[in-house]
Amino acid sequence: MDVSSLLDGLNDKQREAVGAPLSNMLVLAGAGSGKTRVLTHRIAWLMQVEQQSPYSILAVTFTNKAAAEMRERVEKVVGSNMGRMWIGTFHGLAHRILRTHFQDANLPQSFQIIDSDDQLRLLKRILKSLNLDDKQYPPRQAQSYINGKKDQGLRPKHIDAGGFPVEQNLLNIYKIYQESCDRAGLVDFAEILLRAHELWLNKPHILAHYQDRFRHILVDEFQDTNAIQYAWIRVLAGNSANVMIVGDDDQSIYGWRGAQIENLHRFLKDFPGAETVRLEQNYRSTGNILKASNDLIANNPDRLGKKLWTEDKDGEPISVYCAFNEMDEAKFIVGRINDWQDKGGSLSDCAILYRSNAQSRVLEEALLHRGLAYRIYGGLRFFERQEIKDAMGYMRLINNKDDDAAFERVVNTPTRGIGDRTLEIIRSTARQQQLTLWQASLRLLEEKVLAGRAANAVRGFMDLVIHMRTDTADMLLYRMTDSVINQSGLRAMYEAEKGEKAQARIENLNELVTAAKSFEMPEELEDMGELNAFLSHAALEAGEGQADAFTDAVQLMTLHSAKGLEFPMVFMSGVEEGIFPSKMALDEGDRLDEERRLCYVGMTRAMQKLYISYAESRRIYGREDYARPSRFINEIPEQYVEQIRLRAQVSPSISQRFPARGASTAFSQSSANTTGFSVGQKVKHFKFAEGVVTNFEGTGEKARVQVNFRDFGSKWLLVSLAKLEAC
Ligand SMILES: Nc1ncnc2c1ncn2[C@@H]1O[C@H](COP(=O)(O)OP(=O)(O)OP(=O)(O)O)[C@@H](O)[C@H]1O
Ligand SMILES: [Mg+2]
Repeated sequence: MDVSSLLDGLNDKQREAVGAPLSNMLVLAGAGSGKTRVLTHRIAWLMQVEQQSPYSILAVTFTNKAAAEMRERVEKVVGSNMGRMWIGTFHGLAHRILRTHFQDANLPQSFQIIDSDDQLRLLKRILKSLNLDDKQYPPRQAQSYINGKKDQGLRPKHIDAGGFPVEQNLLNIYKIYQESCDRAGLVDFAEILLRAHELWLNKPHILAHYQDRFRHILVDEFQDTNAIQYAWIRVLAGNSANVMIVGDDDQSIYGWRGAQIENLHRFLKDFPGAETVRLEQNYRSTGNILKASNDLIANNPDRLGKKLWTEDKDGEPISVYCAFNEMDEAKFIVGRINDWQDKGGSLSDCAILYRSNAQSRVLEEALLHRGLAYRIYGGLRFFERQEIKDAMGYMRLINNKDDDAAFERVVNTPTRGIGDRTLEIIRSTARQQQLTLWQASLRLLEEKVLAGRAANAVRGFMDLVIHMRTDTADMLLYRMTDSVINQSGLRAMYEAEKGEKAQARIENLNELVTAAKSFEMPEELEDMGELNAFLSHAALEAGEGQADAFTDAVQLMTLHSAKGLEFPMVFMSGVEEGIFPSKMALDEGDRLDEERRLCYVGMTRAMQKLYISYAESRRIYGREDYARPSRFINEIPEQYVEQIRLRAQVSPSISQRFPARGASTAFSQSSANTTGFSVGQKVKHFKFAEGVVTNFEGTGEKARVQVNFRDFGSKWLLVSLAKLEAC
């Protein structure tokens, strides 16, 4: 045992936390101060110095990726196999416990997880069956109501809807939704935690077993735990486990999903003798990036307050780029990545962050155009793609005929003549007689309520599922997958579709066979059968495994998924009012602080170089907007910023920091411009008055320019008709 090597590469404060006597502890510190490093070294310390068995350790991280990295890092330090240590996300760990104790949790052995897409489909069906108008009761509202209640640990029986009809209806939807999930053996994400918590409360002998086992509990990113996660840890820890949590109140970004910063305070009250260790040295970012981030977050009220400093040099200023539109922005970003690569940098050093997933498409196109490899982290993931979910739908039905979500998904995919009316009959029978969709179909066929063509179609579908089930019973998982893709008719359906998209779908289906082939059965889940395990794996790990560690690729992700990560070069794109902070946050005033924390998270991902960009006009969500730079840009003190290009025009509300600039700075796009106007040029229109040219396309009669009018926003105009005047 080499104790000194465990403490190597740690500063005094970090050593204090890593080498502390067994106790409860809170490590509270800003971004990049080594919290995750401390947690990892602490695990190694517990094993090597305190001689604790890996079996007695439970570590909770925020993503599966972080869990895998942590396991690897600890293995490196202690040089042994950590197989028996439990490390994972809240959902992953709770799921594992539910699998082991499915009976005690009142679940069928073959229970399956549904994602939010499946959940929404189920809810739509329920709303319809209740004859509730989906304008008055949007399915998404019901979904967030249910998930919100579950996150607070509330079952319908705990909720008093008072005399409010809307609330009563939502409560009723929750009840019916839960009943149909229970009948079909389905568990949504929030349910996983709620049930695992109830298992602790209802089965003291099971709780006692785990309390006995987990003497050491460590939780990363604690500021983003919600009420049920907190309760789960609290109960598990009991009075004797040693709990170390690490977190940063300034990085709490999941309030919208029920996370509670107060859990940090609650911890100090609930866990006796808990010491707080603060880390103040930042090892990640240059001086400019760090100071700019500190100043930005200082605009938030009610902070616990932290000082962060770095030994690092100031480094380059933060570059702020004002683009004419989203294409120009993407081109700019890709150009900088190209330069970086030319200087010998690798692509995976670069991350492009954005507020919402919809922003990625334009960036992807620009990267493709330049032939740069990229990877979307946490975007539309492999297992979330339509064709994959279709194939998995069949596999889920083979696994469990009563899986309503899967039944809904594939009953008429590929189309087999089962119309909406037939489905409605099946659904309402299921609802009235408390049956699953499969059972209801059987009954309707037996009782000849369904007849003629409709009956044949439904029978054909059920026969297909039963046939596939027997046919594939003895097959290896990947052969079964292949067989299901073929027998279900999915492959033929996409082959008939033709075109690039269909081709990509077929490639994805092929990749699913590869995924099944390389699927390794986790040891702890051996009892549950390979198919069942594979289905759960797909639902839980959706795409986090898409990372191909061997390809050098630019990393694209939302600001939320960037939490905990770091990159030498970071681009924050679309930093515009209405996008970031988001429109929703602007409408609800109290969300603004959380957006600012998100901005802090984004900026502090950068190690050497940070670019922030915004566009004057942007096509997004199917419309065109005239955008203003985000207030967050103006909150960064000038001395840390370099403006790469000044704006071509100012609207009255734009900050003083980005002053007007004349047409002489016109920016020319790369393709030939025959419109007679240049981008950036000021023009006048007889009706819309003054504006600035931001884009152009077409030639001759079809030549069009896009103009941002000061009072009317952005418009595309035919040059031949618009009678624009230069001014
Ligand atoms: N004492 C140290 N000496 C050198 N490098 C360190 C030290 N402590 C941490 N680092 C490095 O600093 C970087 C940030 O550390 P880490 O990711 O643990 O910070 P964090 O506090 O968890 O950040 P975040 O709040 O973003 O999750 C990592 O690259 C880490 O290896
Ligand atoms: Mg961390």
